[in-house]
Amino acid sequence: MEVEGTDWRDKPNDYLQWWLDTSQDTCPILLMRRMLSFNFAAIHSTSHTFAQALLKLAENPQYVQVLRDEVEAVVNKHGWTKDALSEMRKVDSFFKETQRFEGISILALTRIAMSDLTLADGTFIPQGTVLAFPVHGMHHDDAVFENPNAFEPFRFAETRNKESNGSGNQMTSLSPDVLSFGLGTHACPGRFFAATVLKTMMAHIVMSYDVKLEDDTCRPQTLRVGRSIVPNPAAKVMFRKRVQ
Ligand code: HEM
Repeated sequence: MEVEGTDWRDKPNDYLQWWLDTSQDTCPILLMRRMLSFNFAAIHSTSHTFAQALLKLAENPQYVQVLRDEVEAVVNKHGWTKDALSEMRKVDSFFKETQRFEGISILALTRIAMSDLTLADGTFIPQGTVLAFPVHGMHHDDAVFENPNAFEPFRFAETRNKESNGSGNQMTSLSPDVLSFGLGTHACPGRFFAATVLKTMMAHIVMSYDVKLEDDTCRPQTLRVGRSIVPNPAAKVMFRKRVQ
């Protein structure tokens, strides 16, 4: 940038370049820390969510054709476009339900009380207290979800079909009931990108392959590592090129 100024041919359009363009402080150590924390937020979250959804699909191969029918219909209408992805309500719901059923963490919305706080019910929270929401438990609360311990991949699509604008229950919508992407000011800013990547990958897979668990085995149990929920790395999914 010292040589080329603010614009040049083949200038990268990426996160590092945004920082270089907008930040006063271009110290390499600071930039490296920002890149690493951003990578940490973006990569395992997306890959774990995809692995969980793929395992759910392999465990329930009867849903492959349902998803394929939807993808085929919207891609015939819109091509492989953003509009097509927006209309993939079942694919979207499949991920939202995967996140509800087996998210990436048992806790979320970790916050520190910046000052003493008394809640409406009288609970006193001293300054400096670390707080978090037990999202996994909340996502399995039968006061909020019907049949919460069943994986019902199209439950959010069905709810959306009953809504007037159909947007309240899409994967990227935030609500106190589904906290997979957090809530409030610090809710995940990468969720739209993540949803686009995840839905595109799933759409490609169902259009190209049949999937099932290895030799009809049971899926190895999901792991708990501290507060994290981790897809079991021993799980294997078999792919067979789709017969047209
Ligand atoms: C399925 C994938 C993802 C999941 C489940 C996820 C989940 C979350 C959650 C739960 C939070 C905390 C929200 C809160 O405390 O209220 C968060 C924050 C964040 N996520 Fe994501 N995330 C995903 C993908 C991504 C991607 C792809 C990016 C970047 C491209 C990203 C960037 C961030 C950043 C920068 C924050 C911090 C926001 C802040 O503190 O203001 N995430 N994410």
